[in-house]
Amino acid sequence: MREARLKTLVVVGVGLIGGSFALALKAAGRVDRVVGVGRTRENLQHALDAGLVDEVAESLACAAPGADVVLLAAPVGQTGRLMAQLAPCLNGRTIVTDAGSTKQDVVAMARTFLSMHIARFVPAHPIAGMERSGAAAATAELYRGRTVVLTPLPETDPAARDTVRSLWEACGAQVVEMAPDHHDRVLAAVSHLPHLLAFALMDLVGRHAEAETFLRFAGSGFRDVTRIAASSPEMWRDICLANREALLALVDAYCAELDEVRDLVAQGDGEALARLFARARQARQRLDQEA
Ligand SMILES: NC(=O)c1ccc[n+]([C@@H]2O[C@H](COP(=O)([O-])OP(=O)(O)OC[C@H]3O[C@@H](n4cnc5c(N)ncnc54)[C@H](O)[C@@H]3O)[C@@H](O)[C@H]2O)c1
Ligand SMILES: O=C(O)C(=O)C[C@]1(C(=O)O)C=C[C@@H](O)C=C1
Repeated sequence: MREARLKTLVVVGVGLIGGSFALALKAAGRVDRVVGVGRTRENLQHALDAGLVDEVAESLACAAPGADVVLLAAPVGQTGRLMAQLAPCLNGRTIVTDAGSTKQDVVAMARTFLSMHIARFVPAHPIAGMERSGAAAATAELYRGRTVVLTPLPETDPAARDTVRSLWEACGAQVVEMAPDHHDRVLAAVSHLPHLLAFALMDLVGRHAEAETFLRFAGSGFRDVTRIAASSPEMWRDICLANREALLALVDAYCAELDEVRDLVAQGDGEALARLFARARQARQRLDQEA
């Protein structure tokens, strides 16, 4: 496959994900010029100062006509609005892609707002990130060794798909393909549910009458399970609502599991509790082996 090289990349939402994509492609020598489009002047100024972008455009309408590739990297709740702005500005050769954490909603928006351009829309999701957000958090190394999922559509132009694949590979990622509904079911279990649980646990402890004392004594265990509760509330609101069907099924399953564990503790059934913990530990060890 030919290595993709871009004259102009437009990044819409120059935060952790969009900024890191721009930095990684610049470091790999795959892009000549990056144009940023954003919501706040302060973040865009930071992106300029840090060299994530070479220019800032006032609007998508100003930036899009010269783009080889447009990356949508704003929270998924913005996708429809951004695609509607983008659609009239696209020429026949621009590839549009995204980095959203959910895929069925993004694909549905693309079918609605980019219908004339659907063959050159390549849905994507890097399984890489952290709890920090904004341009200041971006790094060229974020995607190295990580997985990026593409969820191409039956109509997707193979050349557009290969270009997007080649760009993520240049960032150091391994690219796999999945169907959008499969992607959303899998990510609900290993990303969306854990974030919801971390936010809920942190809220529970943070609102407790003895919160100050609790937090004073929080050790690394508590820090490990709540690190992701420091993530962007806007981004996670959008993800939870976009993938609510798969997420709610897992929340129900988790509540049932918690009830089971609760009963074992209440009954003082140490043997069954140890069996459950051992099964969980084995599954966790498998995760490390697969990494
Ligand atoms: N953070 C992660 O771990 C992670 C991982 C993979 C994918 N994602 C996805 O990537 C996307 C971006 O996440 P992020 O972590 O970079 O968030 P971020 O908050 O760091 O960056 C998002 C940027 O988008 C801008 N923005 C918001 N609305 C906009 C609009 N209407 N027009 C232009 N800019 C707008 C914000 O000002 C912000 O600078 C989200 O869709 C998220 O679901 C995030
Ligand atoms: O490491 C983190 O902080 C992340 O939350 C990254 C993480 C995840 O693994 O759940 C978050 C959202 C994504 O869409 C992909 C990656």
